[in-house]
Amino acid sequence: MDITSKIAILGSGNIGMSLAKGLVKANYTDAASITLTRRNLQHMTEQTAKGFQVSDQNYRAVFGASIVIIAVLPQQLNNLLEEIAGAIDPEKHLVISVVSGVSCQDVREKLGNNVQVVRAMPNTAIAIGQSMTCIATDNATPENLDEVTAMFETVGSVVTINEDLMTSATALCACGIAFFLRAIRAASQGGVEIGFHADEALKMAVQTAKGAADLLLLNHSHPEPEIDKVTSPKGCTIAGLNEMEHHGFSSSLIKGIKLSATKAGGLYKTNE
Ligand SMILES: NC(=O)C1=CN([C@@H]2O[C@H](COP(=O)(O)OP(=O)(O)OC[C@H]3O[C@@H](n4cnc5c(N)ncnc54)[C@H](O)[C@@H]3O)[C@@H](O)[C@H]2O)C=CC1
Ligand SMILES: O=C(O)[C@@H]1CCC=N1
Repeated sequence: MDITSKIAILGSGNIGMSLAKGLVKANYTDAASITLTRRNLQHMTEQTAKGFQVSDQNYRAVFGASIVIIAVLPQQLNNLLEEIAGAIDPEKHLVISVVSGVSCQDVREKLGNNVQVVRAMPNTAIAIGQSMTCIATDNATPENLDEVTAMFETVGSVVTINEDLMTSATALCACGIAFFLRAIRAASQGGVEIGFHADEALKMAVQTAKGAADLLLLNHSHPEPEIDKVTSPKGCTIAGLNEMEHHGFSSSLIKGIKLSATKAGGLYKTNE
């Protein structure tokens, strides 16, 4: 595999499309080198206009590609794998699956034991080059793993993890986008209660959240020392923060992440 490889993204919904847009935006490849498949092509006019190849024929898309990215829902996976199994050539294809709760071995059981499979867990910020993507494999060559890392690094940060931790990565990073977005919405709603119009409250909450994340990223620091800098003695920050903790702020995030991880682990098996 190399960066001139043709890519087939099978299942062009939220994450498949975000990935395609992100790869083109980052100049990893051009739109014409990516084939996007979907069962109903009526929804794909915008993608065609942007120069992507679009198709409702997974088998053909696989045939013309060397990198095959599977991005359907867990409950849609078995039908797709049955459809493409005959087109997969272990010598030619590298399969990347972003499907939650599905192991590399699960994919190989349907596609053949010699097929190299890498599991990747990006998040929707991949569309703007800001994904946190976790990757794992149990049989891909180091060279192919390096190429997958390089590919996802063009659209955000990458951490290679043990496959056992993939469902945890799903909860913390992929679902995590929604958790932080909800936190921002809640902050902006608080802002409206204390006097701001909704649009300005949202702008203030978003920039404040971005500033908090960048403090950690750029200073390589831990949240608590940064929090200590905000909480003046007898001040208003510690009063608000402790009130939130009395209502379970940290606890609810931790419990939600644990539940999401448990749920992610069962998404495929409960649908088989
Ligand atoms: N949405 C997210 O933030 C993330 C999702 N994932 C995983 O990515 C996968 C896709 O998730 P979403 O994009 O959110 O779902 P989605 O429902 O938006 O997209 C799935 C797409 O696959 C298409 N599809 C279904 N069967 C097909 C077939 N046989 N051939 C071609 N296309 C087919 C559907 O029409 C749909 O457009 C899931 O397994 C999910 O767990 C992983 C990381 C993040
Ligand atoms: O909610 C879900 O099941 C998918 C997996 C990670 C993000 N969205």
